Amino acid sequence: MTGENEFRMSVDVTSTEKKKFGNVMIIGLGMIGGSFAKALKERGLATLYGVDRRESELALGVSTGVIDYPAELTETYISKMDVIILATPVRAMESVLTELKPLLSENTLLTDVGSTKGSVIESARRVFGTVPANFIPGHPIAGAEKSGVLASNSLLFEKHMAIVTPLPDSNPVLLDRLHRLWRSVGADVVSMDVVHHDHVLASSSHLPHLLAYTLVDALANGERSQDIFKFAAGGFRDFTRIASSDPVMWRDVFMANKEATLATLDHFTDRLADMRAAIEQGDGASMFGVFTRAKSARDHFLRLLEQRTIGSSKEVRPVSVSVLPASVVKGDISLLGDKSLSHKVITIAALSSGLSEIRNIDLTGDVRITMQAFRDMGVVIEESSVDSLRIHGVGLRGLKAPIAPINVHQSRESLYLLLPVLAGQQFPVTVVAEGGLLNQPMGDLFSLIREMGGEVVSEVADCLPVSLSPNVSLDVSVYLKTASGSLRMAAFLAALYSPEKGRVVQPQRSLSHSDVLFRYFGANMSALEDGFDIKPMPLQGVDVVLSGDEYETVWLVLLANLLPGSELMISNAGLDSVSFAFLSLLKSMGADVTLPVRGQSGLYEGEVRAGFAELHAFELSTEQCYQFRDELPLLCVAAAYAKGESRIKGIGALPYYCEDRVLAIVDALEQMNIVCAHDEGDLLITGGLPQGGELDCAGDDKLALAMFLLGARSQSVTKVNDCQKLLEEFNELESVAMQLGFHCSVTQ
Ligand SMILES: NC(=O)C1=CN([C@@H]2O[C@H](COP(=O)(O)OP(=O)(O)OC[C@H]3O[C@@H](n4cnc5c(N)ncnc54)[C@H](O)[C@@H]3O)[C@@H](O)[C@H]2O)C=CC1
Ligand SMILES: O=C(O)C(=O)Cc1ccc(O)cc1
Repeated sequence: MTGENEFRMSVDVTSTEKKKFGNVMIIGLGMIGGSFAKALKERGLATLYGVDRRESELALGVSTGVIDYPAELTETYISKMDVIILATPVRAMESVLTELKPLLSENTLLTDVGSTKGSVIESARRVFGTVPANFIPGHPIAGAEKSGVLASNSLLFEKHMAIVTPLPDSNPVLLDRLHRLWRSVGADVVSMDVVHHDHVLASSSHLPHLLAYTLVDALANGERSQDIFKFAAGGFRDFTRIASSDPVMWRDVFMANKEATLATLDHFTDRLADMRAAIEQGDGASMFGVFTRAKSARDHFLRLLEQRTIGSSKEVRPVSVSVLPASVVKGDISLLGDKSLSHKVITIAALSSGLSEIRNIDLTGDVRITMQAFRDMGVVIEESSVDSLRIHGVGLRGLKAPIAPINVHQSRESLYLLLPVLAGQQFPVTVVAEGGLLNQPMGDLFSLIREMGGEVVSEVADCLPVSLSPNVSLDVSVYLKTASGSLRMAAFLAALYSPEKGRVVQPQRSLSHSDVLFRYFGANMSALEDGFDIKPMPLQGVDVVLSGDEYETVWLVLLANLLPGSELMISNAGLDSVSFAFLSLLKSMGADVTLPVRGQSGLYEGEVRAGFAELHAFELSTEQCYQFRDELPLLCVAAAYAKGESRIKGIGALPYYCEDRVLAIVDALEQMNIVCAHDEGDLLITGGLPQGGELDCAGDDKLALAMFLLGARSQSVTKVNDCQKLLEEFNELESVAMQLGFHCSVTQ
């Protein structure tokens, strides 16, 4: 017996104080096994025993405090273990399992950390006959190119994923323990099917290692190798870091995951051959396509990774905006393109043939989600500046199947545009979402897809995630009961995919920006009494300059109307018939506003000028109330500053979300000493001088803007809380305000 063995045998495993996970044995005390041991030990969660065929690693493990005791695969130790973790290279696991078999209790959780899962399960089957219920495989998606116990790091698994691949017979109590174990060292646990695991990892981890090893080897043994390494730049270093990984471990991975790695390698080899051909033929467009798609996919991946590692713990900080009274607004302003139009124009341009140049587009927030989805389906989108895009459209049915589900995150706008488009393609696709969007019923949208002939399958009825399968396409004829703009746009897109003729009918037809945009790209739409007929024909790429947000425009006009001394020019307004009618109503109340004339498109495009004028009280009919349902909070504020008593009819007949907004703004008015009353269902507002104070817009951007307006000429500062959404939607608010001399400040 060596001295070390004497020490080992002197350990009394029965006397150990019981920790949360009891006695945990790591077999294979290298980088991963050591990191796991260290993480548990530092947190005081277990008593750690190490086994390794290299005595030196065990001695280092004890001297550096990674484990409590060295151990052996004997009954004395094994019978006392609560958890045993295999952390050797994958092909060594079978012999370890063979040694464990006669000693293992069914109450001990046996797991592993191997990079492949199918092979480990096969080994267990060969050794035990069937996979024992207490053997539940696992795999941390965290690591490094280093190996050995000295490279262990107790924080290695923090905010990384740990995959577990339970089998149908796995013991649920032990599975629960495995989840807790990984969570206790900071990992997020996900369950996965074994075959899926091996295919996914073959592409995301095994193939990159193979490429790095092969590249370094090929260059090291080729011509000019000395100079190649001497003059290698950072890119070479980044790309080849993982070629410093442990050769035994990686030989084992490729021996163990042969089928899946060959499949992904073949796919990659084909793509590499395409690139070779593109270079040989001087086909810059193909190269450019691959590079832009890859760049955007990687940037997107990095953002997701960032969200995982820091975003998950990042709290959303409440934002307030304070408005100082008695300021003026003066100057010329050009607003950034409307956000909803930005989503739409990307969609239409992607489905057109040829190049579209889009200027003055808002590329912030959710718009990037729509853009990413099209990039994931093969559309090349170049960002030529912060507010312009060059979109190389692929035609209505030219999208490519994405390699992963399309993620619309929390963007309802992206979802309503993408779903009908996806239903018109020839490939099956899954659409996933995040946060609140997962719980929202999507019955109206799903029925539309079914009308198109698409097959819609969702686990929870009418909710995301959803899988679509191509089917026979049908002519779409939609009657829109509600006035929802996003459903209307979805219906237009669905109609475009009709084989013969699509029809969209709506109760109150009015010309919108989306109709104009469709026509601009060449859609064949014939107007009906109450809607449109749409004939299927290809759309054609064009150049577009987006006009500013209509709500922001009317808000600015009203701001100038309220503040004495104001003089404002908005140079790129684009008003549809509703916002034009709204500004005309303000004019009839005495507002100083000059409106553009109606252009060929049917929209009122061009300059809007506004200045201060004393407003008079007004009366709004039930029809007007419905027509201006989105602008009502602004109208209530106009009434608060107008001379006399204004009357608004038909509040009770509004969609609930519009009515809620009116109720919230009435609360705010009353809080600011403006007299509001109800008379047989009509809302009465008597003009006065609001006094200022602290308001809450409950995260509603339209309400927030109305509340700023209320504070603009009030007697003291008005602070509006919960403005995060507003600043997301109107991210130039501060710069626009500064430019015009309107004093508002954002505080966190
Ligand atoms: N390196 C990484 O980044 C990651 C590795 N993995 C997996 O974790 C496992 C361990 O990898 P590393 O810790 O990186 O390797 P490592 O080389 O640092 O450690 C492996 C240890 O296992 C010992 N060992 C080998 N055969 C043995 C046997 N028959 N009995 C007892 N001990 C034996 C070795 O002496 C060595 O100390 C592998 O299965 C690998 O696929 C999983 C995730 C990440
Ligand atoms: O070093 C790196 O970047 C890795 O990719 C680490 C890694 C290696 C093998 C795995 O099974 C999981 C993670």
